[in-house]
Amino acid sequence: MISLDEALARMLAVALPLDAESVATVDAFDRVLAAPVVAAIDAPRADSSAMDGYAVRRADLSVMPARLVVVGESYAGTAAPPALATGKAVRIFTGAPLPTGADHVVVQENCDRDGDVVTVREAGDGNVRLRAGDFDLGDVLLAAGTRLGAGALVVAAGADLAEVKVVRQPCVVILGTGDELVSPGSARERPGTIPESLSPALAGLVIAAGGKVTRREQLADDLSTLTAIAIRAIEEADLVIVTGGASVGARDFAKPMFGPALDFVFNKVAMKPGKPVWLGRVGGTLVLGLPGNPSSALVTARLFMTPLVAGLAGRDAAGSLVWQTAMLGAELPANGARETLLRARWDGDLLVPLISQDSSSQLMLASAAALIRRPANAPAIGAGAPADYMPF
Ligand SMILES: Nc1nc2c(c(=O)[nH]1)N[C@H]1C(S)=C(S)[C@@H](COP(=O)(O)OP(=O)(O)OC[C@H]3O[C@@H](n4cnc5c(N)ncnc54)[C@H](O)[C@@H]3O)O[C@H]1N2
Ligand code: MOO
Repeated sequence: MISLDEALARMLAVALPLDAESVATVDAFDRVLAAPVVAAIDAPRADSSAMDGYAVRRADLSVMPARLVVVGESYAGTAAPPALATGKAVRIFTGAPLPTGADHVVVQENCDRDGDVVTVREAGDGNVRLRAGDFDLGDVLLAAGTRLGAGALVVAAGADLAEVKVVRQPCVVILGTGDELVSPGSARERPGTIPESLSPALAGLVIAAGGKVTRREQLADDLSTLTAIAIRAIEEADLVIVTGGASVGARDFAKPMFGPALDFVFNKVAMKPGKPVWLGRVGGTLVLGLPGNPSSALVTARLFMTPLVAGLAGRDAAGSLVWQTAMLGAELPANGARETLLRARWDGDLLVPLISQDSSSQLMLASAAALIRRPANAPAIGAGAPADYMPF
């Protein structure tokens, strides 16, 4: 069995951005650029006003108050008015183009208007935004690899791009295996069954990591059916997530269902919980097998699935796998031979392991906020000692 670090390194080595596609800029929120964004226009497109007021020649304000004749108007969206002669002013509004010759905008609060004449009491600031003061046509505004958060998306749209080239979102199929599993809400009427509790959460995590869930199925442990489903999943997905059936039970078919073409990236990891986790490929499709025990499934999803989806989507896969250090709020017993990830909660800024570390627990998952990392054979440590953790 390989170590957790080795398994994470192997996962990161295949968590590489998918190919590029063009999408409408309006639909590109949170996508990752596959090519730089280059400005198609200047911003601002012309010398323009930063305030509502009067465009003037600064030289005309040398003696105050200054009386100027208003010869026109300029609104945002209109063409620039004719050139401004000495002694004249143009009524202007925020974002509107300045007439040639004007180099100053007096805010209207500093002016008195009487018919065609405006009297300027105080010059104030210039209030002029120069053409291309924000960016120039042809400037590279965003590098490939940039995630289009709100700010970056404003830049792409402001650059006058109808479409942007982004990394394709991974298509993810989630397959839950187990004869005992039924949809939430129907277990109470069917003895021997339990609610299938993993796939809704896994689907949410996939979407949050930048993936697209294209199919989610709940499957009985029948190898011939599973094989047919696996073939279809491999054809349509970039990544297939299989839960359950990862162990050595007589009906554990998660690996056999993919047939002899399944090529392992790793198979089992020396960690607790989550030892049966595995990652492989069939042709160009990745397949990640998560153990069925709910706590094991979410711990391995946190460590392997989320970064893998993020990496395929062009995001920083390794960025979510950084271990941090915090002080323990309780003592920890000596650890066994498998590296252990304790589900923990915060008590102020202290980390406290949850009461149950059973890998089948569902309830504990609701309060798990961090994973404490305990190396194999680590000795007991007391409250107040530092521990490595990762947000969960
Ligand atoms: N002889 C051995 N037995 C087991 C080993 C082993 O090494 N030798 N490993 C154990 C470990 S560790 C784990 S973890 C589990 C993993 O088992 P599987 O991945 O094969 O999972 P299942 O057997 O299918 O299910 C385990 C458990 O989880 C429940 N489950 C499964 N899927 C779901 C779901 N989608 N929603 C809710 N609950 C689910 C299932 O009913 C079982 O109770 O194997 C140990 N055994
Ligand atoms: O490795 Mo398992 O997840 O402990 O029950």
